[in-house]
Formats: sequence, structure tokens, C-alpha cells
Amino acid sequence: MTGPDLAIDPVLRFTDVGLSYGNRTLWSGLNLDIAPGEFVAVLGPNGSGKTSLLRAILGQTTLTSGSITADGSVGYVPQQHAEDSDTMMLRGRDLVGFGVDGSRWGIGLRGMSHRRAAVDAALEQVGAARFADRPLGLLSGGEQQRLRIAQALTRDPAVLLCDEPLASLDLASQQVVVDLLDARRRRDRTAVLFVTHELNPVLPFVDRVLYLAGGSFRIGPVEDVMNTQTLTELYGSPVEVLRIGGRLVVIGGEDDHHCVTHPYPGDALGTDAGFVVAGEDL
Ligand SMILES: Nc1ncnc2c1ncn2[C@@H]1O[C@H](COP(=O)(O)OP(=O)(O)OP(=O)(O)O)[C@@H](O)[C@H]1O
Repeated sequence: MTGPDLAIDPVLRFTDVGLSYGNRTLWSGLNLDIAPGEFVAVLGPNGSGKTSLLRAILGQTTLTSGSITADGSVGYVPQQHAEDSDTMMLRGRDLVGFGVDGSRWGIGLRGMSHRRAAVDAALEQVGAARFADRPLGLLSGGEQQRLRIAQALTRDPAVLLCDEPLASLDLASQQVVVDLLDARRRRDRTAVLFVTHELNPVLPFVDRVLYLAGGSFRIGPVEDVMNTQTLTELYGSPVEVLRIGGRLVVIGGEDDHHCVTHPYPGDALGTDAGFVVAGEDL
């Protein structure tokens, strides 16, 4: 953990933010400053408003109250979907180029060479140069996800919004993606807002957790939020949080599959350790 530097100007500021759809409030009264280089994990059960939060930051959803301001460019890394892999017409490099299009360079020879340089630099940052000329449909989920990160990096973002970027990836690819995001924030102080159902793969990097549930939220360091008392209050029903071998296991809540352990290969608690989550053998 690098620790948030809250003494300097935030890259993202939420001021009394609220979002409701009809008479259903997802959350309200959210005041939050995200510091350069900070890694914030956004957790919560299905339908608690995690994606809506990212959409609100991107200006794609109108807030019910308050405001969100970003100091710098905002990059977005979407979830990997199995159906995204059909694309045989598009090369990896083309996907990354979409991040550059519409930027300040425009067209013409000068614009083209800037575009190529920006794409190459982004590919380099994520170690994707060697497969960038292959059709997207022939690349693994992990390789495609690297390209999506590269696409977001072409904007030189001050903050990266990541919507379940590890979903559908095998454990080795998950680790590559997490390491890339961590390297970026360490080198460039890019903040990371990371929506996830599984905290454990990113636990070593997380500075704070924003936990959305039941129309409310909690924000704070992992230990302050991911504990039995806080989550029981937030859910309004009994929740138990256990630490097993350095991992967090949440039992209860409306959606007790989240935060299940997802060990990396070679961990002390490997996949064959047979530990129990939410009363079920994994
Ligand atoms: N434009 C909209 N109009 C009305 N309701 C919406 C709209 N967008 C989302 N919702 C509802 O708001 C709730 C929150 O949706 P959102 O996708 O943000 O949840 P989430 O926490 O990301 O869920 P998941 O973990 O399942 O991805 C859901 O009940 C969803 O159906």
C-alpha cells in the first residue's frame, strides 16, 4: 500500500453526492476526496449502485444531488465479456487507437504520427506490443484486458475507473492486470477506483474501501469497513467477517458470495485448501 496523500489536491471529489432512480435511493450524502495514487475498492451486493457510481463520474448518469469533479482526465477500464472475443476484424492496436481518437491531435500526417506514438507508448506500458497486431478475437481474456487498460492509458488519466476488470479472467491473468494497475499508480500517481465483487485479489493494494449497500455506504481503510460490526450495521442484518490466512471472508449480507477468497497460485491457501465460504465448500 502506498497510502493516500490526502494533504494534496484530490483527483476526484464527491460533494454531497446522491443518486436515486425513482423513489429508490442508491446512496446519498457521499462526500469523498480521492488522492493521487490512491487505490479505492468499491464493493457492494448486486444492484447497490457500483456501476452507477462509475457512470455518474463519467457524466453518463445525472446525479440526484451534489457534484463530482475530476482534476485531470478520467480513464475507464470495462469488464471483460466472453462475447467481446468474437472480433476478428479488429486488431489489438485498433482497440487502443480508439482511446486516442477524438483527442487533441486531429488528423493529418502530424496527427497520425502522434496517434501511432501514443498507441505504441500505451501498448508498451502494459507489455502488449508483441500481440497488438493480432485480431482481438484470437487473444486471451487477459491479453484483451491489457489492451483495454492500454486504451484507457492513452488519455494519460489522473484516475482510472475499473469496472470489475478481473471478471472472467483466470488467476494468472488477474494478477497481471492488478500488477499493471498498481505499477501505473505508483509511477504516475494515477488513482484507481476499482469496482469488484472480490476484494482479496486486490487486498494488498487497497488504501480504502467504499462499501455500498442498502441505500447507504461506508468508506474507510479496509479494517474500518470490512469488519463484522460495520457490515452488520450497513446491511441491517447479521454479517460476519473472518480473516483466514490473510484473506477476508464475508458471511451473510444480501449477497454473501462477494469477497470470497480467490487465492493466487502458490499461495498458502491454495485452491485445494478446501476452506469454506458462506457455508459452502469452494
Ligand atoms: N438508468 C436507470 N434507471 C433506472 N434504474 C436503474 C438505471 N440504471 C441502473 N438502475 C438500477 O439501479 C440499481 C443499481 O444498478 P448498478 O448497475 O449500478 O448496480 P451494481 O452495484 O453495479 O450491480 P452489479 O453488482 O449487479 O453489477 C439496479 O437495481 C439497477 O437496476
